[in-house]
Amino acid sequence: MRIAVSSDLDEPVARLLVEELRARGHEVVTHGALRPGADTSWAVCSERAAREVAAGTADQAVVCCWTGTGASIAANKVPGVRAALCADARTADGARRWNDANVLALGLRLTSGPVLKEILDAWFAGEPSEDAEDRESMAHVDRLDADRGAR
Ligand SMILES: O=C(CO)[C@H](O)[C@H](O)COP(=O)(O)O
Repeated sequence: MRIAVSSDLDEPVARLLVEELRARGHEVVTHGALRPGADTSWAVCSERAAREVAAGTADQAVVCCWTGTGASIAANKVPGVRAALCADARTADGARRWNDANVLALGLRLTSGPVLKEILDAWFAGEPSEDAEDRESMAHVDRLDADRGAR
């Protein structure tokens, strides 16, 4: 997949994220502090990565900032983007399964290297659920997007 990655901070875990995505065979497009000379404001670089998903120039995005909150807020302003702030693998699995999340938001402060890998494992293994019990959750996702003209 082609993954847009943004971070306002040039932190070791953000660099590990890029390495890890490449090692998993993804094409990575960087924004913010991960791209020399780019705007490093968390609002700007997160939105730029999210816009790639909305425009279809990236399949998914991972947006990072120190807390993860600003990055997720900025990404979620983009119509068609469903960004989920995940601090653990179970949450990442649920975000894909029940929310059809297309942008993963991470807080650099609390995400260790091992936890990052667990989150990525769950995120990329997860698919929007087809289970009857989960359909209600997916219907809410459709309604959210439809209300914003994104579906
Ligand atoms: O977590 C964040 C936003 O949610 C930022 O990474 C944190 O606030 C640092 O930003 P700045 O360097 O602009 O002060």
